Amino acid sequence: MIQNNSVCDIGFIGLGVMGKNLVLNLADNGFSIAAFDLDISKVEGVIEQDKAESGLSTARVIGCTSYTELLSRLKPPHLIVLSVPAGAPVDQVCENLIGAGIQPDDIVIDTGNSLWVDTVAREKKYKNNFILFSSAVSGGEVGARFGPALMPSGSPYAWTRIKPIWEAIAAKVDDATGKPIERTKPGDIVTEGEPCAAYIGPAGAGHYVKMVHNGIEYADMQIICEAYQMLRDGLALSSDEIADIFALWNKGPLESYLMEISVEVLRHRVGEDQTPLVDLILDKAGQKGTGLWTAVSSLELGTPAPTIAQAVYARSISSFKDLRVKASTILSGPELITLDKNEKQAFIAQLHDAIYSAKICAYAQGFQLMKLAEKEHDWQLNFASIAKIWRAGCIIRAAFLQSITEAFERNPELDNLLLDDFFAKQLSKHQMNWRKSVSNSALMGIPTGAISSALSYYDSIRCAVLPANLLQAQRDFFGAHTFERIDKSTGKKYHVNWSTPTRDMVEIG
Ligand SMILES: NC(=O)C1=CN([C@@H]2O[C@H](COP(=O)(O)OP(=O)(O)OC[C@H]3O[C@@H](n4cnc5c(N)ncnc54)[C@H](OP(=O)(O)O)[C@@H]3O)[C@@H](O)[C@H]2O)C=CC1
Ligand SMILES: O=C(CO)[C@H](O)[C@H](O)COP(=O)(O)O
Repeated sequence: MIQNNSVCDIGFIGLGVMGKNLVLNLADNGFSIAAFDLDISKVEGVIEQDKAESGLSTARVIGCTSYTELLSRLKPPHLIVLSVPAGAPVDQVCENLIGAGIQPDDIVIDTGNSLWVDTVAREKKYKNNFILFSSAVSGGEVGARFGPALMPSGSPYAWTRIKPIWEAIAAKVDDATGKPIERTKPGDIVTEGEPCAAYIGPAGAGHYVKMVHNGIEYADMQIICEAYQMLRDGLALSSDEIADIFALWNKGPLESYLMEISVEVLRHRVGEDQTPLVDLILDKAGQKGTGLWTAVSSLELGTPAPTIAQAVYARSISSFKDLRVKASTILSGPELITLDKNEKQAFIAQLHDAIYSAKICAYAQGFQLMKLAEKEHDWQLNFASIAKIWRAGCIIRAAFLQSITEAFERNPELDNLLLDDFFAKQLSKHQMNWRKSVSNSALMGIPTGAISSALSYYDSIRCAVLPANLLQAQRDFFGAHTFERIDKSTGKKYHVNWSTPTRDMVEIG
């Protein structure tokens, strides 16, 4: 129990959705906290909640009203955790800590969704003032409270100090089965199992991996939303009927946190007439940027992540509500198709296989992107370990991540998840239903950008000869961009003098 003049283990800045819950999680695990927020009512709120949950008369959290007070409440060298919005707020807090006298051997952990290049720059910028360490967090407010997935990166020295704390508060899994060890009550702690917290690499690597996690999260959510629209608009099912189908799917290979919460959302009713809430929510999606950053990074590195990019586009197109409403009165679609009972059952079974297959492709894209980034930035990422820490705590947690863990344990150098024997067989088994489901959506005029793009991705990856031969010839025709030939040595470049009548070919260089 903390007395008012005691020193604390950890300083915590930013007591919003994530911060408040991380503080309570740290307190449950025996760490004393000095907490600060710009809004004093948030500091008072966390102290009250802590007292109420712990049943102790004195809070395990001390409230601070300034950065100077926060530093004075900590054991040196100070350990300070930030949970503030990405971008300028992180630098504002860092500058305020410098003003308050932070020391070069103090450690500041940024747990927000910072852009990974900002983290790399900040580690350098503040190196004479303090050690900037980053640890992306996933799990939303419940994860933060009862066990998030943590993606730490930066100074190995700082990690030795942070590791026991992170391993205590992280979600835990049974390593053999990959099943989460549930913790849902304040005061409960889990000491057994494998913690979902593993050192990722140098500064920036952890935030990069979290960014890709969020890109996959966007794709996974969009795939589920497309299935919802197929069932709502294609089969005219109610929210409860769709919830029943999702609940059934959640017992098989599609078992995941996102599927589970979708069932809960679809069943939730409000108001006197008990309308399903989902029917009252405006269909305009928000986004804070991490999915977009993932898509941009895939374009910059030249590695395809079309399902992730489609998920970002789907959010963008949803935001054009007025345009869509107008277009719906101008642009025609196909006639309504009515299915009989058996056809409906087949439609649902095909959709199940389509979303499972699309999901595999989205994860394959995300992991391949991380592999390319690893090479580009000279990191040493452990993909089995990344899959392991995503098995619990985080938003994309799913039974399926155990299979991904096993794939990378079988072959740590796997170029693409689709080439793993287990996943190749899964796709081979489900592909015909996937194809039928994509054609159902096209014939019914229901947009399934993520599910369809994943099928194109699959077909492109397994296509030994793509039409890029014609594309290369087009480029050479208008811009003398040259091409290679399959009947000549690799690396030799050729150009045709397209504008001359003889169209003679020359070897370049
Ligand atoms: N919500 C989620 O599900 C997840 C969020 N994240 C990331 O975690 C971080 C925190 O998110 P979340 O808790 O949702 O955000 P909130 O907006 O709920 O909380 C942010 C907190 O930071 C404080 N803050 C804002 N600007 C400053 C500043 N310049 N100086 C000091 N404090 C400041 C806010 O103070 P004030 O009281 O004045 O508003 C607020 O208490 C973000 O980077 C987010 O992207 C990561 C994983 C999941
Ligand atoms: O990091 C997260 C979960 O992992 C956050 O919830 C994030 O805000 C989600 O992104 P967006 O707001 O763009 O949907």
